[in-house]
Amino acid sequence: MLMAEPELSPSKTLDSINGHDSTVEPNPTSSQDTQINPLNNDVGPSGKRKIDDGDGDGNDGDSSVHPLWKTSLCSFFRHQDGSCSHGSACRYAHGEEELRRRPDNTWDPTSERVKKKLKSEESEKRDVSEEVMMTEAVVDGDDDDGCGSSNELSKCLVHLPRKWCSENLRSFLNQEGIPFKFAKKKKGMMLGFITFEDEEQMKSSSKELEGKSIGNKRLSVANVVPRSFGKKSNSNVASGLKLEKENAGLDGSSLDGETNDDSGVDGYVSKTRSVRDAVTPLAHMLYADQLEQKKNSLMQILKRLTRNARKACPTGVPLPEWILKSREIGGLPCKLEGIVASPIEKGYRNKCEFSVGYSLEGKVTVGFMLGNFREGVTAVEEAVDCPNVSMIACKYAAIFQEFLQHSDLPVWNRFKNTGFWRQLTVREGRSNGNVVDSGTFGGIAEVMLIVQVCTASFDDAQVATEFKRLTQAFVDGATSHCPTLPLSALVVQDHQGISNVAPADAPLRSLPLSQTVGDLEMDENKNVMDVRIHDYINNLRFSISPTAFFQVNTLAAEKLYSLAGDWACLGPDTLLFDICCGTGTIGLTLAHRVGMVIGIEMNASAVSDAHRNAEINGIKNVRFICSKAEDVMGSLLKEYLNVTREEFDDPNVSGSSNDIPEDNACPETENGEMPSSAEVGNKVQMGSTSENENTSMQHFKNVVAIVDPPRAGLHPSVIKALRTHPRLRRLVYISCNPESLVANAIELCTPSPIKHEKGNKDNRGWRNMSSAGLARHRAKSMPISEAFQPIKAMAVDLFPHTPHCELIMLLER
Ligand SMILES: C[S@@+](CC[C@H](N)C(=O)[O-])C[C@H]1O[C@@H](n2cnc3c(N)ncnc32)[C@H](O)[C@@H]1O
Repeated sequence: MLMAEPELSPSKTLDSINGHDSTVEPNPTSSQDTQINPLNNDVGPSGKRKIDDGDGDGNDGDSSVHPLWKTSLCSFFRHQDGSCSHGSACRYAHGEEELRRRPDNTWDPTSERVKKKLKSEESEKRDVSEEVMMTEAVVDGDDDDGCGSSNELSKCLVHLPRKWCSENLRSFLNQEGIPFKFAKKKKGMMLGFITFEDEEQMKSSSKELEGKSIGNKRLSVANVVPRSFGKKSNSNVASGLKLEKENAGLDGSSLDGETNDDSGVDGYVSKTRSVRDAVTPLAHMLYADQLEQKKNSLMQILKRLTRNARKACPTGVPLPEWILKSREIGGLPCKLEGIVASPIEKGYRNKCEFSVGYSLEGKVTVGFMLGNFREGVTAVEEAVDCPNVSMIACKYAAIFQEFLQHSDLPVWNRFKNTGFWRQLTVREGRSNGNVVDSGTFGGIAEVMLIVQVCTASFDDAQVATEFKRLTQAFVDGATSHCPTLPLSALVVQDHQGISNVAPADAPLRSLPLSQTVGDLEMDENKNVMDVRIHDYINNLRFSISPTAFFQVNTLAAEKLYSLAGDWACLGPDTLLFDICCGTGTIGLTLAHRVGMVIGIEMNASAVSDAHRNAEINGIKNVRFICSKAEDVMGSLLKEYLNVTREEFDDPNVSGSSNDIPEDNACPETENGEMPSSAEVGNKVQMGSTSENENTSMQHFKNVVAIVDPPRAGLHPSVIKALRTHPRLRRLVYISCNPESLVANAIELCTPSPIKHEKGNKDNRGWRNMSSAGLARHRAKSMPISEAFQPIKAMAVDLFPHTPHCELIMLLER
């Protein structure tokens, strides 16, 4: 319950008025105000705003106005559907537009403008701290734009707009009257490289450029330190560069010492983070503390759902019960019931993608990048001491790295998009059994290696020879290990794109392994379509093709899926939609508890795996659809739940809402177990894997969706389809990105208005909106429909030692 509003009285103090909100949520503004000025009787003006003095700071320059008038946001207004009983007489600002600067020239720290500024400062800080780990050739003699000259006469410009290309950089330099010889900039990066005619020009131009503003960024100039990466004749290798951390000395003093590459590297390396820090930043903490930290940070993110749904709740519509009750649980939308620990903490990843590049020491390395390429970090370091990587994966990375030291083909250069060797992915499959006593490699029985290359512009014969040597290197490496490392398949993926994330249809080919490795006899000419590894979830065998998604921590995923099934309240009369189903893991592990599963997945090979997985496990009541969920969700719901709202409410229509227990309780047998679909006999019409079967779905009383989308969350059309279909009463949302879960839940849970107001939709500024802001915006145009309510949430830790965590939330209506 909200406390009664305070009386509007000029004698109220700022404290007491802010106190009117104390039951809503703690208001950081309040305490701040108290410290600034415990303003007592004087409330300032009589409630009328004065005319703005036009300086854009929101202050009206009127000395009769109290200095703190409207300098803080009214939290009552903020949390109460944009209304405050003090109306225009309230001394607190009703919205950002009314907000004035404080006497000390600062803004309310809770305001959007302060938050935005902090955010951009933070990202700038991050950019600067990572700006110097470029270990690839960026300015060398073989550039076709003629950018070939001495590295001693080159500088690196940091904080350039990411969307600029070389042409933009050159125009900018010309416009500013800054002389240069060559300039090179790659779209997507914040770095650019300039080469000058001579030292004098470099000195004066660097001075001019240092600190220059472009937009809200200030340029900084860094040194480019030439390095000789070994004695290889390969031009890519020989011309590798490294940038020094400090800015170019404005007095030119650093120019002399720049060629001393050792001092530059050592000084820098000691300042930079290790690969362990980059990949597993929580590894220094006890696992129990990691879990606590994750839980706390998830709570903060979850509170955004309450705040945003409250903000988006239409005027005149009462706040839903869950928002009112959120005050009792610290602002959470529902209880976060805890965090499930991963059953395995070390070497849990069954899939590791190792980049190929140069280490800070200039060595060709197979490992992990120390940061983000867009921010100028390309240094790759070996996966030393990364507790999430398995021993087998490290061994294969080492074998590949050793092979690359002697390869005639160059490693991929991210800056120039040239080279051959790009990435090694190690995928592991386990045998079915307890991992603790499952043999030498912790139950890992199969390994698939996927080497990503870019064959464009390389000679076929040379490529074929290199592949043969590569195969031999892996086989020798595996068999010379004691005990022999499992190796089931070697696949090459050909990809020309800028980043290593290849499209699903990037060509794959299987390289025949010439001899038996481990327990597996390899087929000499295996078709890539038949290449797979296997893993087990809940005793079901899953066949996984090279590019299909499979959770990286199988044992923790097992817990996640079981929880999802329990929360979904399944029974033989349940129709389960498994949205973004991958290889069918969720639907297939729950198929025995429902009448029918419909899986939807856009990756064709994952769908073909799902069909195969149904077959090898003898599961018949499933249907998998290969499509983007946004393209089929609406029509599938119509097809399977083809009832009108009136029919739905009609007690005579089977499958109507009247069949759903009042309290939405899970159907259970007397002993607390679900009846199996077999027990229900003919009541449930079993589906099949045929895509064309037109099954009458009126039998399914209980319709549930379990969604498990990628990081970006569900497409708006999917959310709309789920929200507006009245038969879907229960939704279990599994997410690897709690921010997108919150954004999607805002749309699913914000109440509809009584009726939509006509008028133009103001979509301006959506690019700069947060995901939650955008979701609020979208919620406004959602067709009128019953909102879901968040019922409970739980975290499942699939990613020990990293900040990531899966979050599962039950929504009902
Ligand atoms: C987080 S994975 C979950 C997969 C599966 N539920 C599991 O746990 O193994 C997300 C899956 O969604 C698929 N996907 C991504 N966007 C999609 C879309 N628009 N429609 C359908 N599937 C999509 C991906 O290919 C991927 O398999």
